[in-house]
Amino acid sequence: MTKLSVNINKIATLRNARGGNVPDVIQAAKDLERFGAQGITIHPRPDERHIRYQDARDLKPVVKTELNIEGNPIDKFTNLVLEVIPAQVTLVPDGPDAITSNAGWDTVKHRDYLKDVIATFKAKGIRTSIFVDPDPEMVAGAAETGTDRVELYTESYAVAYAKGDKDAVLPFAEAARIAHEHGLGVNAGHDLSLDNLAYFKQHVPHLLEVSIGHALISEALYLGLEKVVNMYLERLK
Ligand SMILES: CC(=O)[C@@H](O)[C@H](O)COP(=O)(O)O
Ligand SMILES: NCC(=O)COP(=O)(O)O
Repeated sequence: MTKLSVNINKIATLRNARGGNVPDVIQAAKDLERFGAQGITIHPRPDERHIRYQDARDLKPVVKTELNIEGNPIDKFTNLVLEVIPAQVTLVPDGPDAITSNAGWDTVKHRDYLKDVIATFKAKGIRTSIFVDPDPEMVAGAAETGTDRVELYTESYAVAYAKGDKDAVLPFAEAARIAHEHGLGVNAGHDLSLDNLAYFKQHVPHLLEVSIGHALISEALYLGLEKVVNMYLERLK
């Protein structure tokens, strides 16, 4: 079974636009679980432009499925994760000024660093995952760090699929097989959507979890607009 973990960063982006608490990120997490989400993902960044560090603290007692915290393990992030103790931490090598995650780890170059970070989190009982491109060397390198899982960085698949290049899924299928052979669990995420998810799931084996935010929240807006406009019109009668 592949679990759906909903990334709620974009709900926080909307909240932060007005400085108040609408939409309520914590209530949204509770409701997403009620609607069937099997996990809640957040990716706090140092500038806290969407999810804030305090959101992570507030979500911990509320999330009843699995809380997954993603980010670059700078000291501030590592301390937060060790305080909150989520079910899973996903290490992503994004720079402080990155608009969004834009690369997987070089698990060969950063093997010793990742080993230390992974050991720190695992000592606290937190499941670990490393964000990697679908590159056999990077997946094999991840296995050397002691991580429990890898998260395959799916942007290249999403971009190619939108242009009709379905073969773009093949490196992901191979990377998942290699990860499984090395005893690693397989997660995936970034730009997965209603359009491209089913094909990915059909062709990539051993997929334990997908984390989806940007497209899911955008689709929810579009799919909800008609209903809400009509509710407003009702009130104006
Ligand atoms: C690792 C990854 O791909 C996601 O965590 C993504 O970066 C979400 O963050 P944004 O919502 O800021 O793009
Ligand atoms: N790990 C990927 C994630 O949490 C969501 O990425 P996206 O769907 O917002 O691109």
